Amino acid sequence: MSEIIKVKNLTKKFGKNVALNSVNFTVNQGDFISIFGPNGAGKSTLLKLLSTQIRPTNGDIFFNGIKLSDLSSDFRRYFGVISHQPFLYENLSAYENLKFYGSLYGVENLEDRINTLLKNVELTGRKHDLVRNYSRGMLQRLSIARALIHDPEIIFLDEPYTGLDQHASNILTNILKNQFDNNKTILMITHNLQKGYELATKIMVLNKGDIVLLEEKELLPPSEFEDIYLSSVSAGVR
Ligand SMILES: Nc1ncnc2c1ncn2[C@@H]1O[C@H](COP(=O)(O)OP(=O)(O)OP(=O)(O)O)[C@@H](O)[C@H]1O
Repeated sequence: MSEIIKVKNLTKKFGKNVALNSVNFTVNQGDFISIFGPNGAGKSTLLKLLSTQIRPTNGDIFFNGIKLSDLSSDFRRYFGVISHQPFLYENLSAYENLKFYGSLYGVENLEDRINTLLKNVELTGRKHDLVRNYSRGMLQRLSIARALIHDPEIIFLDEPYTGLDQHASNILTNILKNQFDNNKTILMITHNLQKGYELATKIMVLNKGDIVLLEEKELLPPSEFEDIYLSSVSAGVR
């Protein structure tokens, strides 16, 4: 298995507040890591560091063995980020939004890719509607398609199930299973214990900026996971 991400002594401080406290771990290609932890544990900070939205205070991140600081900005095409922000233009249609993002990334066979993604998120019939007329569920589904337009190798998700309606939730689960089957690497923050455990190959629990658990799911029965998670939640809120 090839090591796609390596994190060494990664630390992020906001003033005196240590959001992430010198963490070390590796991610192999094809891993699906679900990240759990109480509020303020450092989960979003970790994903923002990995997806280069913020810079570390100390420590290093390596992608495919190359230090982040030595990579050109072009490597961002290997990431897809699904978070609370949809990053969509409301005065453009779904098709135009995907065309815009796809062109930015220089996606080949863009028309086919757009059509496939719109089909996967069940928006084909609304392809030419302006996004400002979309319902919340439709927006959520389109933002999933937007994050995947360039077929990223690594997908970062920050609580993607929060606020999703059942339809969008089922679509997201199918898409994540499909991405996993295609050997994509997935790191997902979630408060949904059942969904996160079900989908993952590895489980991470953060607490007060430390990794208190990183284990293969196969080696971690659900009851043991729940015990560790619950004790971190009761001890963890800052
Ligand atoms: N931009 C920021 N400025 C100052 N402090 C921040 C900033 N972002 C995060 N923090 C602090 O860093 C710590 C970790 O926050 P983070 O958002 O990573 O936690 P989290 O585990 O994602 O929590 P939640 O589940 O509530 O989203 C918290 O104490 C938070 O207040």
